[in-house]
Amino acid sequence: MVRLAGVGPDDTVLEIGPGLGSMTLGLVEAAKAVVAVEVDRPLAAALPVTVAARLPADVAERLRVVAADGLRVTLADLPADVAAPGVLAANLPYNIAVPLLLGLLERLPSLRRGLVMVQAEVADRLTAPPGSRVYGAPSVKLAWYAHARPAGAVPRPVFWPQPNVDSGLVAFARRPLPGPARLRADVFAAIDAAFAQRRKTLRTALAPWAGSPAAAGDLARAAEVDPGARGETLDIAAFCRLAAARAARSD
Ligand SMILES: C[S@+](CC[C@H](N)C(=O)[O-])C[C@H]1O[C@@H](n2cnc3c(N)ncnc32)[C@H](O)[C@@H]1O
Repeated sequence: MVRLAGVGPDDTVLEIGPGLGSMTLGLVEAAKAVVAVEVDRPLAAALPVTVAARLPADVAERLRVVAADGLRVTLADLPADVAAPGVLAANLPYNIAVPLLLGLLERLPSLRRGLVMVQAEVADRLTAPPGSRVYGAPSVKLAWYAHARPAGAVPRPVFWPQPNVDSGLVAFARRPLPGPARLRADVFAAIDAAFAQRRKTLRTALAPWAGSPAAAGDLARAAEVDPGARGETLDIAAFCRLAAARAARSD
């Protein structure tokens, strides 16, 4: 995974949930610096000891461990003596993988690219294109921040003990925002509304967000979107146009 992430000697890498450090060791060997954020304090305390025992001192010193919750961590929590991380490389805690990834992209603008391992179904969802059966709120919200692509399947037998789910890798590269940053919350609210009733037309599904079915229809037309279409056919640019139309209406 370290090789696949393309981590090199110029990179400061963020690892969330290093656990016992199996991946951290490879990252520390390859990167300029590794910032490992671990919520479990005993694991966080043990990690520098593990790394110091296995790697030469001049390599081990590239590691910084932060005992914190990856769901909340901000730049202010990270060590100031290494560059802000530009690469995320992590086997994400599976139950919180989507909010973790989206939250990190929102709070840490220094992250330019990354490779994360998640449950296979989540990898499919995060990288699905519009119109796909598994395209949903995670796919289109991730598209707000980044281009994402599937980067490989990781079947359960490669792990010991064997988990009861398959895993998948998702590679991402940050892209210019598809709309004004101030509209992000409203774009995401439109996405949540559209996918809360994914089989309904936008006129119906967006009604709670727009105020009424008629208002949803008007906003869709102003955004050059068919009010009779379903949210699952819209890309991130279309959701941005919807939020911009709503903002223009309230101005
Ligand atoms: C599935 S991850 C993988 C562990 C390790 N990176 C590996 O590949 O074997 C589990 C790790 O994430 C940590 N973790 C869980 N939730 C976290 C959070 N919100 N922030 C940071 N670490 C978290 C757990 O304590 C555990 O060490």
